[in-house]
Amino acid sequence: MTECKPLLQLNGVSKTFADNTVLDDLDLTIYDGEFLTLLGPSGCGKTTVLRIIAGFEQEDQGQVLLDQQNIAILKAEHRPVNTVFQSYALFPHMTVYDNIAFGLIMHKVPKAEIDGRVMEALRMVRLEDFAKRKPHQLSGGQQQRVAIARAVVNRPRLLLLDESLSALDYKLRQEMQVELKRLQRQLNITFVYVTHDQEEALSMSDRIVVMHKGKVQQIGTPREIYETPVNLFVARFIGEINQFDGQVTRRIDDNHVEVIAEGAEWVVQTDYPFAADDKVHILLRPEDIRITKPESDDEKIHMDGHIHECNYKGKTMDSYIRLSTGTTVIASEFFDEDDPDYDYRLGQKVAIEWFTGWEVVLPYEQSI
Ligand SMILES: Nc1ncnc2c1ncn2[C@@H]1O[C@H](COP(=O)(O)OP(=O)(O)OP(=O)(O)O)[C@@H](O)[C@H]1O
Repeated sequence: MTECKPLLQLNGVSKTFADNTVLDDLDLTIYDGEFLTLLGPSGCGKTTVLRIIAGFEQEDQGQVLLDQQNIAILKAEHRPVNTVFQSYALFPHMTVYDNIAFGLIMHKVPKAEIDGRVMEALRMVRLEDFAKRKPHQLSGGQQQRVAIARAVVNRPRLLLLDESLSALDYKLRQEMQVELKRLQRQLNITFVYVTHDQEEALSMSDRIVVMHKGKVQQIGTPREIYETPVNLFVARFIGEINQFDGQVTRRIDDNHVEVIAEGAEWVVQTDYPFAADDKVHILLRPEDIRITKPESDDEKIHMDGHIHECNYKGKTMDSYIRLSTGTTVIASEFFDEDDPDYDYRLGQKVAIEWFTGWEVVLPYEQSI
């Protein structure tokens, strides 16, 4: 992301279909040149946001501003926005070249300019040698690149991509994630990408907007979203997480509180102004937990249990530890076959530990 100038703003946007409130007073600023991802479970309203930005759907309340100007009256075809759909929607009877040229012809771009722009778009998506092919003669990934070329050739200010990689197989999807990010940087066009795949969001985005039930839950960089989720929904939606419920016994200083959880006293780090008796959730990522021998170590929080299940994941070994309190904890460690300690046996007595400060402490939520 090169600069932080707002390109598009949604201010208090709401949308209801029949009696189903799909977007609820949504605020969102999209900055010029950024790769922004809307992430959330199916039905949370991601596509509706895209459709309102593109002008295919009208908001019931709120405003959509482009360069600070309300664009409610601008029809879809007059907005500087292009959309790449999951289905690609290429014209099957036209060549790749003609598919890409189509938008330019529709926009009455001078003939002399069209060839140069189509070839430039083809080069960008590395399909120069495929100009004469029809869509059915291309792989899924190549068709996806044609769809992107067809969108970027119009030089939109904003490119909307709706689950554009979800039809591809895992390997191709990973390759295309790298390609898309490269293209976005090269073109310096603002991308708004919709997905329900958290890995995809983490690897491609400058910022992620986590949505749930028509509301924004958190906006932040992938690292912020992963390491400091603001609520249980975000914490659970992005990756795996261990959750302990506890109660504050006293505040130690501005950044630390003492908590009773799992029948033990813990000192946890938090900036949140918790007071004595507040109920809290303490969250830890599996990779922040270490499995050790059942001996205590003063620097770290330490709990005893036994290995309940082990899942070999190639790069990591994911172990499920049943604590003596009955709670199950998942720990993910890099697999090192030369290290004899990795050969945990089911039922083996172990302890888990982590450093104070690695945990996220959130206010207790009644129902989630
Ligand atoms: N034109 C419509 N008429 C009625 N309901 C609609 C319409 N468009 C969307 N919805 C409903 O709005 C809700 C949100 O849909 P939307 O497509 O925005 O979600 P999404 O987060 O993109 O989901 P997915 O990941 O499954 O595509 C869903 O319950 C959907 O059924």
